[in-house]
Amino acid sequence: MSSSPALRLHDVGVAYDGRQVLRDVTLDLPAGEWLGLIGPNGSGKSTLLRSMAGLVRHSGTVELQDGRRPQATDLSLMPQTPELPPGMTVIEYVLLGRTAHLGWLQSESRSDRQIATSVLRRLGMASFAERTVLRLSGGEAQRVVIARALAQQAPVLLLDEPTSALDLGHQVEVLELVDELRREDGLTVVAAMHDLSVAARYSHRLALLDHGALMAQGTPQEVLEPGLLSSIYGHPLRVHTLDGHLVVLPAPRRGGAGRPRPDGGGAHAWRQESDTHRSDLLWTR
Ligand SMILES: Nc1ncnc2c1ncn2[C@@H]1O[C@H](COP(=O)(O)OP(=O)(O)OP(=O)(O)O)[C@@H](O)[C@H]1O
Repeated sequence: MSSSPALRLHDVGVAYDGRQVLRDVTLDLPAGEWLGLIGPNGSGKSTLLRSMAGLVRHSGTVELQDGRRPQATDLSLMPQTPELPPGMTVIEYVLLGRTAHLGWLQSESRSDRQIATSVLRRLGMASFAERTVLRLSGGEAQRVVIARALAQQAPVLLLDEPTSALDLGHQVEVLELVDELRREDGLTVVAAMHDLSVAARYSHRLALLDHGALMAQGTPQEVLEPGLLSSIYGHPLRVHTLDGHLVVLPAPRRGGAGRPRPDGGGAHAWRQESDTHRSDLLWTR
């Protein structure tokens, strides 16, 4: 893994209708790494991704490692709420990801079609190729949108809540595929994610936004600090370690977690489990 930045942001700010929604974001994205963007609703994650992709007017600078401003072949963005054109088939939609590689009035080549088909296959969507995009379930549509972003084969992949509509199995499948591409092809990934435990699992580094400001950046261990998270999300949160992975959970509700367990373990067993979290005992007494 290279430590040189694939993308460098300096003092990036965005205002919509005179309202500042992103301010002074300075970040380096090391090439080949996965950066997780986290933060509450409206904290500026999508706006930051859109600034990186050059889709929104911003102050400050967004540069590639050679100092160039990113072009469509450098970055691909999977938006949170993409427009699916009525009447378009899945394969036609995925082929839109190849547009950045085509010259003026040039149509897709055989190799473009092969790339689109192979991405669909890897996402388990090959049999959907001729289906109309508007006749897909929410989760199927989300995988097709990811397929389009992957078909672009840009070295930096920006994902805006890529798995919000997916069941657990497909969530893991998609994230594992993206991570595999990152490892094998050296992709740099930036993904806005609401599930902090999943973000911690895949990200080398996390950037935590609140009200448009970067509140913390660093490794998941550094950023997922219960006090900081609880104050930003406005709810007491706990950070546990399970099988070597960080897991962020809401603190147990008063009287909820101390109920006897159906397996007969009861309050005594629960208290033993919670030994390392003294405050759990106080909350549920
Ligand atoms: N096109 C727009 N015009 C005006 N305000 C906007 C626009 N897009 C976003 N905003 C505002 O900018 C702020 C940041 O929004 P953004 O979508 O970046 O947040 P987010 O962290 O991605 O939120 P979520 O987790 O809910 O998707 C919000 O207050 C939002 O209302």
